[in-house]
Amino acid sequence: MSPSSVRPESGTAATPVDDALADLIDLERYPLDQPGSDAYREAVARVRSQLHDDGCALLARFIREDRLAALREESEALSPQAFFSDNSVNPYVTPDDPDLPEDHPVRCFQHYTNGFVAKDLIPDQAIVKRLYRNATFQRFIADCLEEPVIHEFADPIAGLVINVMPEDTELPWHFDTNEFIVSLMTRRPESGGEFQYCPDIRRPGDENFAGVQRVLEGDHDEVRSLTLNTGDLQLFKGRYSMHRVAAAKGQRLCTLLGYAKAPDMMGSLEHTRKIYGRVTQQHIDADNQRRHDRLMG
Ligand SMILES: O=C(O)CCC(=O)C(=O)O
Ligand SMILES: [Fe+2]
Repeated sequence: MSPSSVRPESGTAATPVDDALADLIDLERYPLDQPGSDAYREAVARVRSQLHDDGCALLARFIREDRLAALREESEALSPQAFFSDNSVNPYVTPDDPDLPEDHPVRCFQHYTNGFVAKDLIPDQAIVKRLYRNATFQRFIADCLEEPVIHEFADPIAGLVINVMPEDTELPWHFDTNEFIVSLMTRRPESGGEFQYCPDIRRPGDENFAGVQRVLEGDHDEVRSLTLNTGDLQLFKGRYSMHRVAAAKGQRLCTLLGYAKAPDMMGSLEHTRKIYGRVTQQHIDADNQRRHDRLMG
């Protein structure tokens, strides 16, 4: 992907970046404030090419070094509000289907024990919420994803959550409901906790159950691994690339910033109940809406 393919709207004059963003992001490395510049186009092109090749892009040292302690402490302070699951899920977070053979991926239920701090529990003034809602940040992410625009979730619980993984918790192989996710490591564990993923193991209209089954059975030939440091940002196509978090020493806190192509994104009833322990009337109302990509979950 050549830098010149960044959409022309981004190539207009530089827009002023609010102080909060300049104070937080390493703008030398990632010039979000200079959308017309070569440096901006190059930063976007690097992310795009990683996403094309790998379904995953790493923006190392995205957060300024002098803000890392505040970022980590904020997540640590919010982490006791996580809802912890001790449950079983298949990779699609769907119910069992007894009509399928026992070794089918839909019937592969794995233990998970991580927790999430939900969006409505993260204060408006929190660093991660200000970043999530920032228009300049959103435009940069949209450019990286080659989307004309991205939207915050309509979901009152999901969309911006902190994944809380005390030592010895598990987040097993799964696909995400949303097509892509932006992750910000807010506390790197002492060791381990790598992000493991299978790039584009399924596609719209093609579940590739055989390939998924091979990975679930322990064949890691197609599995890649990424270690994030505190303050690193990651863009990831989680609806197509099955992924999990490896066991860690020490607490791992990763903030997940979910955006959607449409403004009405809501998590499913089943998923929301399992992961966050509660649903709202908005979730019940949205339950009739179905996706059309012929993929589960
Ligand atoms: O914490 C992470 O790096 C990823 C978490 C994840 O995959 C999820 O919550 O769906
Ligand atoms: Fe995920």
